[in-house]
Amino acid sequence: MRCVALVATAAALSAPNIRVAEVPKLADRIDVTTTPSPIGHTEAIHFVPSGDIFVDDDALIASQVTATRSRMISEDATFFHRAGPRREVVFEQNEAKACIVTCGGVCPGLNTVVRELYLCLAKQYGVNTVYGVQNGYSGFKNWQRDAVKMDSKFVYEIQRKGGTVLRSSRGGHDTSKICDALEAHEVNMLFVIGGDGTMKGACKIDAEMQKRGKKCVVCCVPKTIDNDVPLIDNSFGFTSAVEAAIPMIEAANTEAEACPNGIGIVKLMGRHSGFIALHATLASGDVDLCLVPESSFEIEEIMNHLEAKLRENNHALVVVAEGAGQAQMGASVKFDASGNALNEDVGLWLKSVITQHFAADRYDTDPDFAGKKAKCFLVDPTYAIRAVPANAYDQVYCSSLAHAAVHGAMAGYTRFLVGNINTRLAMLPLDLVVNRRNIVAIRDRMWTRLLFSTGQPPFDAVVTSDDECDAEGLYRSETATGGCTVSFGDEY
Ligand SMILES: Nc1ncnc2c1ncn2[C@@H]1O[C@H](COP(=O)(O)OP(=O)(O)OP(=O)(O)O)[C@@H](O)[C@H]1O
Ligand SMILES: O=P(O)(O)OC[C@H]1O[C@](O)(CO)[C@@H](O)[C@@H]1O
Ligand SMILES: [Mg+2]
Repeated sequence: MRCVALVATAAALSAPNIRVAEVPKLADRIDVTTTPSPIGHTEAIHFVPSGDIFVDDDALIASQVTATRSRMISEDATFFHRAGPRREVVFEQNEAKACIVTCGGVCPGLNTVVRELYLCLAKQYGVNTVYGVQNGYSGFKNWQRDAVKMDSKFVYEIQRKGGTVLRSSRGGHDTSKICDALEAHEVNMLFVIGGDGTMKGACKIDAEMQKRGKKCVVCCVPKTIDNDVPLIDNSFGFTSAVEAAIPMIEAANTEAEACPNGIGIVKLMGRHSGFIALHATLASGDVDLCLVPESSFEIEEIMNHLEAKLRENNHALVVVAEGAGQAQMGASVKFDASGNALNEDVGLWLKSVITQHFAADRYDTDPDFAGKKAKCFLVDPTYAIRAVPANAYDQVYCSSLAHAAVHGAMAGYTRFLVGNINTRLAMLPLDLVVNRRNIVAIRDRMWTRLLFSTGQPPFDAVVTSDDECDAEGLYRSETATGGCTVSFGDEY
């Protein structure tokens, strides 16, 4: 199994049973010489650290932090490389040439990551050449037009803006052309900021640069408001998107409250995973029904629940993730330029079935409904929740992620992504994450709290934590959710 091949038993380490998710290093592929890190030693460096800020190569973070007296952490855990500056780096100051690209849909914090990558490269390591390639992977096809040499002015105050100053795109990945451009401009550090598709593309670039025998590292800062990147605590932009969803929920609730038997419906992004809907529902506390792609549901049960809420409160509030209800709608599968499945509009569909249901004759004679027809108010903010600037939490997280990526790149790590594992910054092998997706666990304690909050019936899970589990006990194998593997995080 893929996971087993990647997670080497660390025989060289003193504890015989620990599994380390090894991140490849350039030194494993080609001859590289190391040099002391310039941090704290170079005139170009503004920052002079006090004490030892360096992290040893054998510093690890455990995937598990819970244990019992009879079963200790190392028996269940996979260990990840701890991110941070290394004492030795593999790029001389004048040799290093970096390139940054943003791909896929936008996400709060993209500009912060771009800015912090630049600042760490230029100010901490004295890297003089940092290119920004505009328009996603497609930009590599037209370097003269799309590549910009970044400087302090370019990144000035960009963290305050939503979107990406480098612009982004879907589709258009051509590994060979991208590598030709990197080679032609002597780029030896590529930083890609993007989601699952972007990371698959990054793996191909890394493989091609290795095949060409090039000294080039490929590092990813994973991006998605959907929070479906497996293993890491959360992806940047997620909490900002949840926060932006709250006023939308309040608006729908206000409309619903202001008329007899009003039903507010809020459709939130979440192509395959319902984390935004789940967290926004819990954060709001006003929601009566939350539907996510991971949960099945029966229309009849939904209507019974909404009817009870209307009788009780005169209004009801629904939050639905865009990927929910696709099976019930009989949606046909279409794809975008990057091969992502496009969802049918579950918001419009729900509005129509709920309106139809409460238009039935029997409600005309019902004392709770007579003369007070139910009315639906659909709020579909679409891009409004992801086009916002990063919130305070994401600003800080983005900064940490960007610096972790640069430190790893300077030390010669490649084919990796950065993320928090149990609140500590880690480097993870890309191969452990691509083709996997994190999903909402419908039977965990968090979902249980949602059930108490909304009072909705406990529908079955589409994919459950009892489904196939691989030898590591950590990941699920192929599922019906778009051919991707899913992983269930620790309950919290
Ligand atoms: N299997 C793949 N191999 C190589 N490149 C890919 C692959 N899948 C997607 N890409 C490329 O990655 C880029 C981004 O992909 P995509 O549009 O799916 O966004 P993403 O990174 O998955 O983010 P989002 O979460 O917004 O979907 C596109 O340029 C696309 O061509
Ligand atoms: O309209 P676009 O740009 O394809 O993006 C839509 C998708 O982006 C996502 O937020 C993922 O980033 C999905 O939830 C959503 O389906
Ligand atoms: Mg994608």
